Amino acid sequence: MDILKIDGLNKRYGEQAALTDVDLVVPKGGVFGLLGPNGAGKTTLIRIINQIIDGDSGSVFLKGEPLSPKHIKNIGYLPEERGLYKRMKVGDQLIYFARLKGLNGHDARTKVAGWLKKLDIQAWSEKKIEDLSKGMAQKVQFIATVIHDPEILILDEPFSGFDPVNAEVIKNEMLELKEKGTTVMLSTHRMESVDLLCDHIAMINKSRKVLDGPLAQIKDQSRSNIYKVKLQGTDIALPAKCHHPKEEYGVTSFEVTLENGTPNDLLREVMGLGEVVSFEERIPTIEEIFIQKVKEHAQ
Ligand SMILES: Nc1ncnc2c1ncn2[C@@H]1O[C@H](COP(=O)(O)OP(=O)(O)OP(=O)(O)O)[C@@H](O)[C@H]1O
Repeated sequence: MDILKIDGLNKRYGEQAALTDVDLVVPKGGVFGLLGPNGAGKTTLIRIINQIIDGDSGSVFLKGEPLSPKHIKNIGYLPEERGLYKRMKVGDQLIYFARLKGLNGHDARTKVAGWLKKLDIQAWSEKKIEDLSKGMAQKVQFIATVIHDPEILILDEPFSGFDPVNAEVIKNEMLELKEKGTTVMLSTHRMESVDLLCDHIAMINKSRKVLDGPLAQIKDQSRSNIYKVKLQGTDIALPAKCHHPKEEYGVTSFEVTLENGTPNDLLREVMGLGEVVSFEERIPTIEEIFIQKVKEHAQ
């Protein structure tokens, strides 16, 4: 089932289009990447889903129902601009947010204690936010976002501001929630950071969706049929169809396009040139696919 469906959404800020005729379907479960460069319209879309702002026209449905204030409790939202009360203690603040999302006092305290323990930050409970580093405060904000077990978790640039170790911690928590059935929607302009994380993606450029679908399918459709080959030894006579040859540390590497036949045929051909060290298809990155799509749209 689809957890979120967006039909013909438009939003302008004066002359500036932020969203133009955007249709989107977010399937239940999995990680959905909302990708696009700065200013593409991602935050605008997320703010509309969170009912912080309204679209000019178009519709948003959550679990088949037109989006309404009652759906706020179904959503956990980690905004790019983090919003915590600087003077309040971590523990009190998390309990406050949990109560706001409808948990009773007992459940709120139990949940907060559980998350502080899980992320190994019980010692921060009595600290004020203003005494935490940016990364520490972001961990607290992450807990505030997931404390009410939302069905859909929306994360805007979730890894910015974290060091690599803490980014990994948040990533693993996110994947654990996904395993439990939470739908995760994450927005980023750093496409390389989510290449291996997303099950579905939508790419937005200059307010318009340029591509969406299951990532595996998109990658499959974008296959280049170019293979990267490494052969043991140097001074190997390569046929003209081998591109970008390079010799390094006694190994010759090059790229070759599969024009007809199968990868097996190509491998056999390459084996005739020398001792094969490696042979792999050059899979385009999300960023390369995005650039390709933007070019196609421009034409
Ligand atoms: N409050 C606002 N007033 C005027 N223009 C706005 C406002 N918010 C966004 N915009 C414009 O709308 C467009 C989309 O902005 P949006 O913040 O949604 O992009 P984004 O994809 O989230 O970018 P980023 O990756 O930089 O966060 C941009 O051209 C932006 O300048």
